[in-house]
Amino acid sequence: MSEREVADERYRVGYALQPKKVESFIQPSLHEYASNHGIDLIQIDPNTPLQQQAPFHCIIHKLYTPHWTKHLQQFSALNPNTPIIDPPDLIHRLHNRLSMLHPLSHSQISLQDATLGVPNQLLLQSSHNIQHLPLRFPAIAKPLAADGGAGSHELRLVFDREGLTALTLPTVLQEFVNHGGVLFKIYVAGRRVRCVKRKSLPDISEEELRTLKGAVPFSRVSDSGVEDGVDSAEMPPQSLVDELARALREALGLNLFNVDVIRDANEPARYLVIDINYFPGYAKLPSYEPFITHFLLDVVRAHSA
Ligand SMILES: O=P(O)(O)O[C@@H]1[C@@H](OP(=O)(O)O)[C@H](OP(=O)(O)O)[C@H](O)[C@H](OP(=O)(O)O)[C@H]1OP(=O)(O)O
Ligand SMILES: Nc1ncnc2c1ncn2[C@@H]1O[C@H](COP(=O)(O)OP(=O)(O)O)[C@@H](O)[C@H]1O
Ligand SMILES: [Mg+2]
Ligand SMILES: [Mg+2]
Repeated sequence: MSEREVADERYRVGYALQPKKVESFIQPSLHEYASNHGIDLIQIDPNTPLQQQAPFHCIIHKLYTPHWTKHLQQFSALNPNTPIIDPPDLIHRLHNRLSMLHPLSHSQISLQDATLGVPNQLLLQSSHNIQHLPLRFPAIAKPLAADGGAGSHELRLVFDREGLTALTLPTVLQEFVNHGGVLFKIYVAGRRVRCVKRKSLPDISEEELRTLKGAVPFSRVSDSGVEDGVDSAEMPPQSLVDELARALREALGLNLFNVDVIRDANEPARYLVIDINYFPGYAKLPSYEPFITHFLLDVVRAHSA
């Protein structure tokens, strides 16, 4: 049977992304799969009013300039029924490492025997007395801004109080939790959810802690490929993955994001959310073409029903 399934109705989905993201996300395989299922992916020129590029059945985007936001607002005013995936003001909450975890810092999801929370963290400011921080070392210093801008992925492992002096303040300081070097990335696209394993920072032993001093920079650990320990790591329960995705989708009001989750090596039923990313690198998911296409079909069909 032919793979091609030409749908009766065609939908125009506009995308506004940076050139690098167009290259990684709008791959020919996605274009083709979407097209075969009735979705025409149309590249938007963010510098031209959207109305001139219409019609669209849906718009997806990852651009943050005020200029782009204004174009979106103008278009929405004229086309209130066209879904914008997602509203810029809601995406904005993920650009701050404190507000991104806010929905989870104030609640703890329990499912079967597992719990889901966030590591102990604070916003370290120059007014803090570093002798009396309510936080244990080792810790990770993370830039408050998580907007993809310069430096937003420049993190530091901090082993002791002296290490704090190397940091540019304010910064988010989060307790490092040993988690067996394995990270779970939960990709969400509307009601569609996929969880994959990635390499993460290795555990830090008590012995290492006695010798490691100060602060060391690191970045993009999960980009550096899959390792042996990762392959054999048990996945989190599917019910936990689904419930986390559902709860976050509802709390954040967003459709396109992923969540970085670790499992406490000393308490294996304790899962911790450490990061949430807007419109992440879906193309790294095997078979991301149907994943994204069926999400887009969910959206356009819900709005044209
Ligand atoms: O480029 P990729 O595929 O590594 O995707 C990045 C994401 O990687 P992931 O899918 O979680 O492995 C990445 O996730 P992490 O922060 O590395 O967990 C970010 O979402 C990044 O966006 P930004 O630089 O924060 O705006 C994403 O970068 P952009 O492609 O959106 O610029
Ligand atoms: N609290 C933590 N405990 C242990 N490892 C962590 C913690 N926070 C982050 N990491 C490690 O650092 C990596 C980057 O941190 P993350 O918060 O995801 O920032 P980024 O937005 O740059 O991906 C994570 O993928 C994980 O490997
Ligand atoms: Mg991350
Ligand atoms: Mg991130």
